[in-house]
Amino acid sequence: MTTVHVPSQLGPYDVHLGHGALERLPALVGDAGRVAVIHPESLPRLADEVAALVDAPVLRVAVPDAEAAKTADVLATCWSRLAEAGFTRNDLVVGIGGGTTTDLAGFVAATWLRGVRYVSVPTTVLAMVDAAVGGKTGINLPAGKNLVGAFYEPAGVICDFRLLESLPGADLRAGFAEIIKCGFIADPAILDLADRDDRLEPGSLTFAELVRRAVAVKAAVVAADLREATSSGDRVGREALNYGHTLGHAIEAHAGYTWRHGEAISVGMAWIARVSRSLLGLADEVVAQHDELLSDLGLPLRYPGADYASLRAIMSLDKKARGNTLRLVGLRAVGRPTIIAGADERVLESAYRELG
Ligand SMILES: NC(=O)c1ccc[n+]([C@@H]2O[C@H](COP(=O)([O-])OP(=O)(O)OC[C@H]3O[C@@H](n4cnc5c(N)ncnc54)[C@H](O)[C@@H]3O)[C@@H](O)[C@H]2O)c1
Ligand SMILES: O=C(O)C(=O)C[C@@H](O)[C@H](O)[C@H](O)COP(=O)(O)O
Ligand SMILES: [Zn+2]
Repeated sequence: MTTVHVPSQLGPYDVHLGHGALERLPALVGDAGRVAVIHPESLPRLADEVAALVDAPVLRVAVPDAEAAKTADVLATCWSRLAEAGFTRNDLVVGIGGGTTTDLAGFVAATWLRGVRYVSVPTTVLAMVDAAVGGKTGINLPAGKNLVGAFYEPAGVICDFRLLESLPGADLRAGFAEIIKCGFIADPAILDLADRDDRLEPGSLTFAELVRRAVAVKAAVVAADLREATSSGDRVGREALNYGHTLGHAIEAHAGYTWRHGEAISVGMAWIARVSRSLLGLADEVVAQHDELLSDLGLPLRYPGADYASLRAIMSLDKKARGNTLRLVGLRAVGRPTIIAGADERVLESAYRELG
């Protein structure tokens, strides 16, 4: 097992990685009076796993699967369950599931009594390498992705690779979009590892190293800029983690949250790589490397569901926008993200058309 330390401004914590990491849970639960376990309704055995490990009484809160969990109605239902149970400040919330569950559960913990202790137990690759780490919590609105939320850090994160055994292949692959993102913005070694034959096997050393490196990228970025201060030019803080997300989030909203996050982000990265080639001189080989790595993983490079104008309208609500100025995270070269502000709209549309 490995540990990545996150020296967060809101309180440091560890991300425990590897087969059997769930054994760390009792220590993180500590002397909590009760434990609310928020889990997808399709995965009740996850709540069983937690209940079997903790001494405290457990309140199980089943929430809808995938993005259907990240709504104001589901959030209000979670608050009602805690109210009925008389949940107090010495109680603890555990979010166990994919990124949708950990985003919701983290927001429940952030808002209940203005904040109770939270432990995150991600059960998808995507949530292990990204969603469960770094303190972004929240829900979607029909108008856009993650439009309501809070920065709220967990007391600890447990990434037990054993829990990935039941994860469908498409969800496993979708998580690799965020790993590849970390490779392009910060750690080129990830791009080499992601080319190996055993990359998708949770029992392999390659997989373990990919996850550790992606978590380390995220930990370093959020330690330096937890609240995502506005970046400018080549000085890019947390906004770098949004590489591929401006178009990706628009696709998710346009598709009514029926697309996997990682798949939408894959299209978003293929697009921004082309924009970066036009505006920042990103090398052709790096654009091709995006296409090859993502398509070899079975991830999409285009979204057939919309014309560019519909997606552009949704992108105006992106959190990086300032007033009417769209701001994008582009790439000058591998490991060199930069902010593109107020780009020529013809370049953006032409890059989208190029995807086909
Ligand atoms: N907070 C952040 O910093 C951050 C970062 C990246 C992504 N996100 C968010 O994360 C979400 C995407 O997360 P995701 O890709 O994990 O999606 P998800 O939570 O929808 O999980 C994908 C699917 O896998 C199922 N599943 C989860 N664990 C399983 C297991 N062990 N066995 C079998 N099935 C399992 C889920 O029920 C779901 O159907 C998006 O909402 C995205 O916005 C947040
Ligand atoms: O942690 C971050 O910061 C990220 O941008 C990570 C993204 O992968 C993630 O999808 C995040 O939820 C996007 O945040 P948002 O602020 O653009 O909604
Ligand atoms: Zn993401």
